[in-house]
Amino acid sequence: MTGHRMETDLLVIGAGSGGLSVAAGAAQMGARVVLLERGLMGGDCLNFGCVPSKALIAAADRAHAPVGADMFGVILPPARIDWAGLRAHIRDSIARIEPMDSQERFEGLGVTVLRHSGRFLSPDEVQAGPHVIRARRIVLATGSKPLIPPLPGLETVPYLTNETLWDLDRLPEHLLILGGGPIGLEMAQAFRRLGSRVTVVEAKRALAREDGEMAAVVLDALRGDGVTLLEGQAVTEVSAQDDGVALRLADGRQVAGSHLLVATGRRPALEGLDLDRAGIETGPQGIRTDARLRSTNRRVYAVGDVAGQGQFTHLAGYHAGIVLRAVLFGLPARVRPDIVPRATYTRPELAQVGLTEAQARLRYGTALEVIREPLHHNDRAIAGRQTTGLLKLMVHRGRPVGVSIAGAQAGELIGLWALALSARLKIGQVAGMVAPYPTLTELNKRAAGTYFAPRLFQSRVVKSATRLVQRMLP
Ligand SMILES: Cc1cc2nc3c(=O)[nH]c(=O)nc-3n(C[C@H](O)[C@H](O)[C@H](O)COP(=O)(O)OP(=O)(O)OC[C@H]3O[C@@H](n4cnc5c(N)ncnc54)[C@H](O)[C@@H]3O)c2cc1C
Ligand SMILES: NC(=O)c1ccc[n+]([C@@H]2O[C@H](COP(=O)([O-])OP(=O)(O)OC[C@H]3O[C@@H](n4cnc5c(N)ncnc54)[C@H](O)[C@@H]3O)[C@@H](O)[C@H]2O)c1
Repeated sequence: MTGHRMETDLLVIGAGSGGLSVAAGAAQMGARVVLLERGLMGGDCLNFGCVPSKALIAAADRAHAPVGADMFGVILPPARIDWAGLRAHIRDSIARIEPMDSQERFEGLGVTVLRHSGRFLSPDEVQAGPHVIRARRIVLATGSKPLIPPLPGLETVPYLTNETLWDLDRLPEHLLILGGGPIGLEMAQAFRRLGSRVTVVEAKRALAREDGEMAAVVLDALRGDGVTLLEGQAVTEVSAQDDGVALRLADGRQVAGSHLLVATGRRPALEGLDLDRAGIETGPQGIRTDARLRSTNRRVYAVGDVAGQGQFTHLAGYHAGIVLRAVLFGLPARVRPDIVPRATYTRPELAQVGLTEAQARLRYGTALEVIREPLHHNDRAIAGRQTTGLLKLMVHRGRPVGVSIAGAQAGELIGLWALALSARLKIGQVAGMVAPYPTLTELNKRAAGTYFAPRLFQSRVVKSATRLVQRMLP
């Protein structure tokens, strides 16, 4: 397409999880949409994030299958890794999802897709390559990038990030990982299970955002797998070593490995946007927005990682729905952060929606009730020898205000509670659900039932009422 001035209803900058959802929704509802993407269609999740990481974890599950198989009376030979085959599996997983995010599909939906970087010229005009686009509304969906800490020597060694990890030409002998957040720990366990030695160096506390008791379940499992986890360890220097990398720690120790993965958090992708020309303010987390995701320029919205409220594909999708209501119909929808779940796909998994126990105690004090349901009471978990972990349910006045789950399939189990919180269901409605037997989801029902147990079984009123009715029945 030759360069020219364009007018559109909606301009979306960034074709990742957030931008694609906005563009698809708006185009299908009849708006004129222009979508800019300077890199790969599908953004981080498809190409460098969720999809390759979950494909790698799935391969690691296979590699780990022989461990403990004897407890089922099955003896399996130790796994051998065909690295080229594993990489092909990762590429294939991406390739099978790619068509949904492709330029062709979006053009088929009526979206004008331009493979250029966007840069503001004025509050409602954006330059994209040779094009100048004036839009009634603009959505920033530019995502985030790896945050590289300013460690002495780091720039002198060949380190990996989530953008380069998938190009490794061999399984690392000893993978050093900087950062014990979701990226660091998911990758730590997966590479360990594939056969690498793995050392994680975390400056503070691993999985610090999570309930400490729940995080401990996961961290114990990682240590059990043989991951070396060094917490509260600042790195003072990074240096190259024959055939690898060495980290000097604040206590003087040195840890050496064959490869280094930097997973120390994210920064919003704002470079080159010239936001000041459009009156769009930013903070350390990203674009400053109100609860409707509107920036300080009322025509411009932000969704996904760049909005600075968390970094999840489903959050970007949720944001997209809110912004679509605003830009297409002028409806004032607001973000409800309390209904957005998160899950970390270690084995066991760790999932959360709403408040953690500490947050709920702070908000509700003695009016809070906390129900704890260990997985070892669940028949399906027992039969599958997956009894490690627990569910914690935080209840205020008969309604769930937060749920934490550490255990097998926690990411699946949290779905019910995400619905309960978003629909403001009462615990009684979850307790009234009939769950198929034997399933892990019975854990959800049982937790809700446990909330009622003392009210039903230890209540003198209930006992008296039962006796009275029994006397009156024929
Ligand atoms: C290793 C890893 C694993 C993850 N696993 C999960 C997971 O299991 N579950 C989960 O929910 N989330 C996961 N995430 C997070 C998830 O990938 C992000 O939250 C999600 O991709 C955010 O979507 P987005 O649309 O905001 O940004 P992105 O997907 O990053 O898309 C932004 C797009 O904007 C483009 N862009 C940037 N600037 C410009 C510009 N000026 N002009 C034009 N285009 C531009 C970029 O090229 C990019 O394609 C993971 C992330 C990583 C790194
Ligand atoms: N399953 C999922 O949904 C999933 C998976 C992976 C990533 N993500 C998203 O991506 C985001 C980024 O993940 P992340 O793990 O990179 O970031 P993070 O911010 O969650 O964790 C980074 C960790 O690195 C530590 N750190 C920072 N500087 C350090 C240093 N110099 N030395 C040692 N440790 C240091 C921090 O203390 C922190 O614990 C997550 O917050 C999450 O939202 C989601």
